[in-house]
Amino acid sequence: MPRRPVADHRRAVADHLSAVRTVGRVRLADALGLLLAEPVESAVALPPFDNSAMDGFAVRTAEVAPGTALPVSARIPAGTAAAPLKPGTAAAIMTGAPLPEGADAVIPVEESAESASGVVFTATPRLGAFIRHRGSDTEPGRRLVDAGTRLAPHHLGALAAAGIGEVAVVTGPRIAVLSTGSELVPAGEPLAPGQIYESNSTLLAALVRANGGDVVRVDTTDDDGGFEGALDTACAEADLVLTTGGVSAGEHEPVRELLSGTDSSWFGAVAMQPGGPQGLAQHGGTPVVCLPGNPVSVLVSFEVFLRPVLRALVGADPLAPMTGRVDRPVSSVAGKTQFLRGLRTDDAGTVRILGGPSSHLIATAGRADVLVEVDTAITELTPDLEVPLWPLTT
Ligand SMILES: Nc1nc2c(c(=O)[nH]1)N[C@H]1C(S)=C(S)[C@@H](COP(=O)(O)OP(=O)(O)OC[C@H]3O[C@@H](n4cnc5c(N)ncnc54)[C@H](O)[C@@H]3O)O[C@H]1N2
Ligand code: MOO
Repeated sequence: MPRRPVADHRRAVADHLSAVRTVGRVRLADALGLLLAEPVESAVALPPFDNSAMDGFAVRTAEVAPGTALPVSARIPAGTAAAPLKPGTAAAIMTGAPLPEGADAVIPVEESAESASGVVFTATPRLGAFIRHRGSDTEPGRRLVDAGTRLAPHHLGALAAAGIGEVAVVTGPRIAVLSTGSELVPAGEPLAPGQIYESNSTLLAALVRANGGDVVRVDTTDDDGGFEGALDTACAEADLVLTTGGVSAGEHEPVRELLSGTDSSWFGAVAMQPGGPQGLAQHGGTPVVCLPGNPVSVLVSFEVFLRPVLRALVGADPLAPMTGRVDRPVSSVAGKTQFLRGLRTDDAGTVRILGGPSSHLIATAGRADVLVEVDTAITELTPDLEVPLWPLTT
């Protein structure tokens, strides 16, 4: 089978992930900084009732004459229901308290003098003075915040005021990371002959988190059993499962053995290095992306195929494109897009290549700050050629 071009596999991965769930409901108090997935309309009028803007007296303006006392027939604190205003009286009212029916203005306490015989006002109020009308802030059905808004404190304030307790936000898809390999040992244990420290799941989980994904499960299984059970669990818990290892041509390839040949799966070679062997499958209705086991292959595969899709799914901006030039000639393989690891040595984009092309060189990759993309047609990359750089960044 011919090798699949990198661009074709990028599209295939994007298609494979297109149905991955990225909307969830969170409590409003937890929504700060998140992207609103659906517009929110108010279910209520704000204010919900006519109320006083001042501590003072609710009156009928026609009944107010400066110097003449009106009896005080009621005292209305905020948080109570008000009875209608008795004709020929005033009602003491606090800020935010409901305006009694019949009142058409509020006179601030500073413009009054209250005694046992009633309240005398120093001025005649304007009709409607200091009344905050029902619906003057928002009406039922009016849009409060648009979908796509990155929720800031003032948005949360507006939503809380309208009694919204929960919102639909763009959430990182739940992603499970599953590494395979009988040689793998967790950090902290001594290495027996033939064993190496497991690093892919740490690398991949960090890449997922750095790009807005929610890592819900990290697991490692050996090559000779356990993978299917672990995959079942991962697929039940996650919206997307990423596996590493077990996809090439050896005698212990649990990922390929279980998933290739299943409905809509694709396993094959992409024309790139590192990251040649790749697989895409569905298991229990959950998409699975199968990356090769070599750690630098995992890094490159994520950067090239998954980072752009994941960022788009969670509404994050794509990384800004960069270019640069190598500081000395370096050879590349014809027919494969090569991703070398490099370190920028100046602001002009000059890059020193670190280590060789091999995909086991993860310690060397840890000192790099870019991947250097070398096109399939280039066999000798020289400093005069400007090439794409892929930043290795959070
Ligand atoms: N006959 C062939 N052999 C290989 C081919 C091929 O086409 N024909 N492809 C090579 C390439 S390229 C790659 S990449 C690897 C991919 O193989 P697998 O995906 O099956 O990965 P493994 O064999 O399980 O592991 C490869 C390598 O990576 C190390 N590894 C695996 N998992 C981890 C981990 N979680 N943490 C750290 N290191 C890990 C593993 O020890 C191996 O050294 O196949 C080539 N072979
Ligand atoms: O293509 Mo493999 O992923 O080089 O090491």
